[in-house]
Amino acid sequence: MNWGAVIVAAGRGKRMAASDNKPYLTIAGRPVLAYTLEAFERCPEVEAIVIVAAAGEEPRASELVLREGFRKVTAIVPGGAERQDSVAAGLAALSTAGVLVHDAARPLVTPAQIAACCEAAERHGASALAVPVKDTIKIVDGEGMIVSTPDRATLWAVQTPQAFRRSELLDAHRAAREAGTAATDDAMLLERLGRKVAAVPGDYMNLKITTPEDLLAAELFLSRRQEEAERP
Ligand SMILES: Nc1ccn([C@@H]2O[C@H](COP(=O)(O)OP(=O)(O)OP(=O)(O)O)[C@@H](O)[C@H]2O)c(=O)n1
Ligand SMILES: C[C@](O)(CO)[C@H](O)COP(=O)(O)O
Repeated sequence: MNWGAVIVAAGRGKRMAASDNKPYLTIAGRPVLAYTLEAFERCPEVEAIVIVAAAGEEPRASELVLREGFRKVTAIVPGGAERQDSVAAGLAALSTAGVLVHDAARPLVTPAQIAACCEAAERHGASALAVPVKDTIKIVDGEGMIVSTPDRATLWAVQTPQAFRRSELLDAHRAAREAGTAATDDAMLLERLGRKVAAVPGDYMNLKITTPEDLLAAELFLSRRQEEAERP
């Protein structure tokens, strides 16, 4: 199957509360979006990349692509109000049989993890990178009182990339639109249709830059990775 990637970068970064939008915040002087795109550029399975930018930020994304010399980006399209709308906009601009959906805000993803998602989706139909949760998770009610404790052995924190057959992801988005339902990730849309999604063991370092301390952690992880790459 040939693979394309939708990189969603059209959020507003409300929880980061920074003066600039998350994809353009820098880690060691380089924008978050540049690290993210580089991983997909370096993954041999990926032949095309669509960037979904916040409306009005398309020129910034385009400048970044030119500056970095990325060659796989085939389109930069405006996103929507919710992440789900932005994924749908990106999907419409890709024609590969397989589609990877990835958050621009996860710059620590590696080419090997992307390839593992492609391989698992080819075997099982769909896949998502995920890690077992390390904390004990509680269900808490509206009054702040703990209601129950799900069995941790069954709980995984899902990440991106998530990999699908394009036709199935299009069907799932159409069904969600018609039903008026929302989802915080794409795997959930397939789960609702009763489709199987394989959990591909990921890495705790593939964090989503959401709040300010995530940027510090990402900087540390990236510098460690750089040191390891330079070690003889
Ligand atoms: N309407 C939206 C909302 C989110 N995203 C993207 O989806 C990814 C994950 O979303 P999140 O981390 O929640 O980003 P924001 O929506 O920017 O953050 P916040 O919820 O704090 O505003 C990010 O790469 C973000 O740019 C998007 O493309 N379009
Ligand atoms: C898709 C996702 O990265 C899975 O962890 C996440 O749900 C997206 O972030 P959001 O904050 O829920 O938009």
